[in-house]
Amino acid sequence: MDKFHINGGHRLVGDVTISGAKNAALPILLATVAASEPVTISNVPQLHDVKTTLKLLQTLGIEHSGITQGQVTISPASLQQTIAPYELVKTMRASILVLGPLLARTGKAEVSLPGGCAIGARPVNLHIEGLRRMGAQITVENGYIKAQVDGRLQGAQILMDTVSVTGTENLMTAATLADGKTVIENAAREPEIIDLANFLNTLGADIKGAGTDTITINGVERLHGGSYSVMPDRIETGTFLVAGLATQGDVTCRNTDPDCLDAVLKKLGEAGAHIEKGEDWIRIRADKRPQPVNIITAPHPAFPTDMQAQFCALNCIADGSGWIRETIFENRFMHIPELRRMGAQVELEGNTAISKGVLELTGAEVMCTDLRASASLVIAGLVAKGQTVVERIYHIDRGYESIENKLRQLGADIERVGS
Ligand SMILES: CC(=O)N[C@H]1[C@@H](OP(=O)(O)OP(=O)(O)OC[C@H]2O[C@@H](n3ccc(=O)[nH]c3=O)[C@H](O)[C@@H]2O)O[C@H](CO)[C@@H](O)[C@@H]1O
Ligand SMILES: C=C(OP(=O)(O)O)C(=O)O
Repeated sequence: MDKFHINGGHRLVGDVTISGAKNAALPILLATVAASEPVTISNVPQLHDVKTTLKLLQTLGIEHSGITQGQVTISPASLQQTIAPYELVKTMRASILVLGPLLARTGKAEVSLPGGCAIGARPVNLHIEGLRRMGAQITVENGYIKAQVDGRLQGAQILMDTVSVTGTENLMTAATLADGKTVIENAAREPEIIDLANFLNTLGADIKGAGTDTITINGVERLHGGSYSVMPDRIETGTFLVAGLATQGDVTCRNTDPDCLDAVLKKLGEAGAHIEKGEDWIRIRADKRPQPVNIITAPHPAFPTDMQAQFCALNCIADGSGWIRETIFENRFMHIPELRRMGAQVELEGNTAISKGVLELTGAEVMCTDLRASASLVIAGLVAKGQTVVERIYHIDRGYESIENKLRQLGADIERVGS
């Protein structure tokens, strides 16, 4: 298993190019299942989760060109199978996003239940309930969601009990091929939902209101082919900005979208960063220890849970005490014991991490437990005194494209070591 060896203490300085967003690329690639003609997607990040997604499409009989320079052509006409097996789904929760498009296009889908993961139980009841509202008959048997519909799905009024990102995406995609109008209320408003809606509209769907809490979809007969470029990764951007501030550096993120990062930029400003931004770039500069911040995670446009761990690392070296409350996932603080191994003074009280910043973290062997926890350990390693060995970095490879190369270009001393 690969590890990172990080020798801390180097300021990050320079430009970094942000990749396409994992959380937009995965729904878009899986939504191609609903189309009937070839679709070309660009700005696709080279991530382990993207490889898993392409493998899942292949399992369904859908051919693709392979990724060249971030571009892949998918040929959904060759769809043959309607089963998404456990072997693939268990490695990537986003696989559940195949359920809606597969059912809408073929009238049948068997998708392994994704199960929980390190950050929480993560049920998919809202995906199932929404599809039932659209006329699907669904049973859960032997670990599989077995769904079918006689004829086509029917447009429906769907009120989501909880705001769910992939829940909204699954139902929105399914509704593009339903008979009549679907209205999703209490929809998630994440930018990746807008990106998916824009993609589907490029293929002939009729979706309005994405990015608000009410999305209206008028079903169409079929989705044709087309080309689309995935939006930039706002969480990768936020991660590099936090790393820039933590190392008291001067980092410019290029090919990004500053408009998607309001809550994160607000907190970086409170932490003492100097921030400048243009149409597709953000520059962060810092020349002193960060100030502590208080954060409550919540659905967009509030502070994203996917940036919580990185800000925990920042608070651990801040000039004072701060707290971070996690309200989305019940177990998303697995990085705290690892940060403590590096000398952080941070306690958990229920769903709140309370930290007293220390002047210096010290290098240690630490272990990744999930994607963003891994990012926080890398940030801590970049500022710690001595060497940090970050183990189980397959978690980070799920969602960050060549993070060690990008960090090295900014002046970090980080090496991937195989074992
Ligand atoms: C691939 C992708 O886009 N992943 C993102 C997506 O995950 P994901 O879409 O899985 O997260 P959700 O928005 O669905 O989860 C939000 C909350 O709703 C609950 N819930 C969800 C669905 C359901 O049927 N029932 C239910 O109770 C979850 O347990 C959680 O407490 O949004 C999360 C919240 O912003 C992010 O952290 C993930 O990075
Ligand atoms: C939790 C995340 O991803 P996923 O939903 O794919 O597990 C994430 O991107 O931080």
